[in-house]
Amino acid sequence: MMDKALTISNVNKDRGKIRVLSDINLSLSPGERVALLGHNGAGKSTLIKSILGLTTFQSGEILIGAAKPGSARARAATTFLPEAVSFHPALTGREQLTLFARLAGEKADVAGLLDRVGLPEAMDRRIGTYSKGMRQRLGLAQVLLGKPEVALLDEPTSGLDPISRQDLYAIIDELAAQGTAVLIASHALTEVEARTDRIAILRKGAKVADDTLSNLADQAGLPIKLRIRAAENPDALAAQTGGTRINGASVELLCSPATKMQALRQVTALGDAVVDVDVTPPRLEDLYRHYSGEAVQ
Ligand SMILES: Nc1ncnc2c1ncn2[C@@H]1O[C@H](COP(=O)(O)OP(=O)(O)OP(=O)(O)O)[C@@H](O)[C@H]1O
Repeated sequence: MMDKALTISNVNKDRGKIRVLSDINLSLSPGERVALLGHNGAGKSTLIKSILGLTTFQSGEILIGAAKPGSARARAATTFLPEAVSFHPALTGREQLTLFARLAGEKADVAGLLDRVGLPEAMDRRIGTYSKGMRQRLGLAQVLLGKPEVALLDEPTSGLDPISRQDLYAIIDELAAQGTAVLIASHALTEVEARTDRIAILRKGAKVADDTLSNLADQAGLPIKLRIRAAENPDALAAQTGGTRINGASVELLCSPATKMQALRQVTALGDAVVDVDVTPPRLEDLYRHYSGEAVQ
């Protein structure tokens, strides 16, 4: 058995005179959930298309297990959910999924899958009558057909309501638990922060980060924020602690992981002058700003 479900090695791709993927290395183990982040135009979709064999690249290698992109073996092992899924509007959800299952040579429990993605009542309605979120759910049912080794999801939660987003990540967790490697291209930082194992960031076609959230935070050396609420006088508290008053009641102090406990002791020593304290480690949004080197769009 291959130990990597997906291996991308030194991939370069040019579009005309522009290098849109530059020496990309990225690998996913079975069951790993990896977020692929980057500004508009950073190269996320191009990388996904390269993995799918829908576009060629100048140099480097991509392997799905041991198979080349676009080969019958790679196509059987890979599933893809595009950002804007489109289906035949005249078919019902059940008919469309049955058709996909036949094409894939799968004996699938179509009704069970549609139930799983929250379309039990709509499965016998024409897809033309579905909302965007319902079409996205149907796309997910397609992703769940068979047992893909690699799932590529491009902005999977766009157009979904908050509960549907939770459902989607629960399904992604199930896919990962059955051994599927899941690559999720997304701009939804808060979601992927909580629901992926590793974060890869592209910037202008180059990979600028690829690690767990906590390792990226350590490497970036970004400060931890202590937000303390004053009992009465936030200005006095700011002067005493060297912090910055951020609203009518609270003061913010910055510290490093190494000085966090010392800072907390300093706050505790202030006694009744402080009524509350929140400790906030760097969030993915802060790390994203740091690694992508530009303001978040
Ligand atoms: N069909 C195309 N022809 C020419 N250039 C293209 C084409 N598709 C993408 N590009 C260029 O390739 C670069 C990478 O685009 P890509 O769509 O991969 O970015 P992305 O990270 O997926 O962006 P977004 O977040 O907006 O979806 C951009 O400079 C884009 O203009």
